[in-house]
Amino acid sequence: MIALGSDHAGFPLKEVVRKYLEEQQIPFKDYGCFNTDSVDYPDQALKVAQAIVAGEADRGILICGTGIGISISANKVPGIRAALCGDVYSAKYTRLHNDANILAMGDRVLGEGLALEIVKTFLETEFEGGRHQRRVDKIAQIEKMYSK
Ligand SMILES: O=C[C@H](O)[C@H](O)[C@H](O)COP(=O)(O)O
Repeated sequence: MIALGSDHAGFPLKEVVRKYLEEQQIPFKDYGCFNTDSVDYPDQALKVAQAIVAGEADRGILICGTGIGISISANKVPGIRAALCGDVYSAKYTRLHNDANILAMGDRVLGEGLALEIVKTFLETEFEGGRHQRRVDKIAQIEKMYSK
C-alpha cells in the first residue's frame, strides 16, 4: 500500500500521481491535502510517515512546492528515509542503496512526465541489501542516539 500526501503546492502533481496509481491498480491511501487551499506541509508529512512506521503503508509519496520541506519533515520521524528525487537515477539508487521508504518530489520543479517516471522507478526498484544494509542500520543507530 502506498501512502500519498502533499501540501497545497504539491496538490496538482499529487492528483497526477493519484490517477497514475489508479490506472496501474496500485493500492494507495490519500492523506491529503485535497485542494489548493494553503496548508502546512509538516502536517501531511507526519500523516504519511506515521502510516509507514505503523505498518499501514509500505512506501510513501510526498509532494510540496520544492519537495524539500515535506522531506525534511518526514525524515524527523524515526524509521523514515525520505528521498527528494528530481531525476530517475536518484529514484532508482535511493531504493537500491538507501532503502528509501518515501519519495519526495517538488511540484514547482518537475514536469508531469518526469515525475511519473520517477514514481514508476521508485515503486519498481527493490533494495539491494548487502553492504547497503549495514549503512541503513547505521542511520537507525544515529536515530537511537538522539531519541529519548
Ligand atoms: O518546502 C516547502 C514547500 O516548497 C512548500 O510547498 C512551499 O514553501 C509553500 O509555499 P507557499 O505557501 O508560498 O505556497
